Amino acid sequence: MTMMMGEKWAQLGSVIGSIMFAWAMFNQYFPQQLRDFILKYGHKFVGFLSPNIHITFHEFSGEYFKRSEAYAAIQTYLSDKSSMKAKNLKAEVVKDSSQSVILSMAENEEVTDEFEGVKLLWVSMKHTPRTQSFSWFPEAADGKRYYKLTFHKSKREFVTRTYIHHVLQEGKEITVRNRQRKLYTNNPSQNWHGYQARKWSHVAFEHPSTFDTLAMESKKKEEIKNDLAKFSQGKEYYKKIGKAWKRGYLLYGPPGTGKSSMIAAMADFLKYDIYDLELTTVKDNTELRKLLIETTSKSIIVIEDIDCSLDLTGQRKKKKKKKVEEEETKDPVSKMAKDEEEESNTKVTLSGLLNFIDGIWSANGGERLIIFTTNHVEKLDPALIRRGRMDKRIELSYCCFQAFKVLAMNYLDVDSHPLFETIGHLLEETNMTPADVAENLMPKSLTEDADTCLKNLIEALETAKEEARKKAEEDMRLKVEKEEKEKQQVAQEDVKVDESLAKEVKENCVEVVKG
Ligand SMILES: Nc1ncnc2c1ncn2[C@@H]1O[C@H](COP(=O)(O)OP(=O)(O)OP(=O)(O)O)[C@@H](O)[C@H]1O
Ligand SMILES: [Mg+2]
Repeated sequence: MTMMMGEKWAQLGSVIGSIMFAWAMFNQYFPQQLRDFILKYGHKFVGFLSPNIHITFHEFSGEYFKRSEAYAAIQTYLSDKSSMKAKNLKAEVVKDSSQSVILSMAENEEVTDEFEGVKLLWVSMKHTPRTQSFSWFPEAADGKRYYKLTFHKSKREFVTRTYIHHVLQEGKEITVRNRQRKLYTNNPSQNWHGYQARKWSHVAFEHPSTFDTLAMESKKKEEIKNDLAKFSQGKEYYKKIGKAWKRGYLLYGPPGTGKSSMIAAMADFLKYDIYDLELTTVKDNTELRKLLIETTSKSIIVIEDIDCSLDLTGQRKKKKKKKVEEEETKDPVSKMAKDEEEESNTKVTLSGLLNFIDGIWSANGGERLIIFTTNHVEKLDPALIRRGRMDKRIELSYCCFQAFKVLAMNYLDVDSHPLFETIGHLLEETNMTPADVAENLMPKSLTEDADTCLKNLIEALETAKEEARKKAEEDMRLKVEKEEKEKQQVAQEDVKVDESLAKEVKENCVEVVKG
């Protein structure tokens, strides 16, 4: 056995030796041109016999050496595949990604892929130029990198029609999934000019809230997730119905019920960036338009506390004021000047905002969510929240039993407990926000266990219940007092009327007697 192995090695050694010798002879005795000729046509001859087809995708192509989008997408796609299969990987540390190290195939590394039963071979290659040429592009200067795809010629149609499309699509999706999401906030307009001025500043968005950690009824949660998924996949649908690819949400509910947490969860679910639009620093509608036009697609535009940041009654107030002024100012010239002054002072108006929501900027890409939040839905102008403008209204309310269970799981790792029943009853009788429930559930020291935390919550709920009862009693007492006062007032007025009536009748009688 060992003999046979030894013989095989010896044979292999001699074959390699012969090949190397032949190669050396070929390089030494054939002139350069002849060598190139043989290599070129030899290649063609082999290609003629081979049943395979090759397609290459170069990294830099076209005018100005733009980095090819296809190359980038293929690179991402193959990185995803090759980090499992290939043995030679290249690591790049990327600052702008949540995965701090990105692995890709090293040069001359091969990866096989299978799609719908068809086998394909990818090789990453590098063509090093013989003469040292100068290039503005450092990546291009050290050689041109490209990917070579090899497949059987019977699959030509499948590859060109389906497979390549699949690779590019998948590659782009992986890029979106992996990219670091950003939280943008608008800069006040006095900072828009000058060196490196920007309308939006951004930081990395790393909010820990996700749909898993969000406490609400599971049915409602699923409904929202489905709605979002349908929206994000609805490119063709929105095109078909001729609407801008955007969707408006209104989140309303008392403070601490999870409106901001829900927005973070939505961004996490869709992998979108967030634009937090602070309307109070936006001077007028023109600025608002400039800001909105600069937002990129795949983003959520958030306007928090819409009732506070926008003077929703502004227009009406202004009209009233104008009327009074018209009566006062008889001089038309000074009136015009006043009007103009008022116009330039106009803040962002509701109608300006509504125009943008209705899709003025739909030209650049779409795929945007617009989310408004408010604590007082009843204060909002009906024009803002009519259907079609706000596609979906989501009420976030006090903590229910299902929501509590999510919090108990998140904060204490318990999914059932004898105290749950008591808590369930108390939650039905008392209004407590998820934020308060969470606060009470959180262990206050290292020694506190789930039992103690749940008891703390029960105590807090009972206190809240008692306070609510007292408040209701007090409200009732005040109401009764007020009604009593009103009754007394009415009675006093009645007496006055009676007296004056009696006086009138008396006077009339006197006149009649005189007459
Ligand atoms: N539904 C919820 N699920 C999980 N955690 C929640 C929920 N609601 C509130 N919380 C907790 O309470 C904190 C405050 O919640 P959040 O900021 O989302 O409330 P909000 O509704 O936006 O309040 P506000 O109206 O004051 O802006 C969060 O950091 C989170 O920890
Ligand atoms: Mg909030």
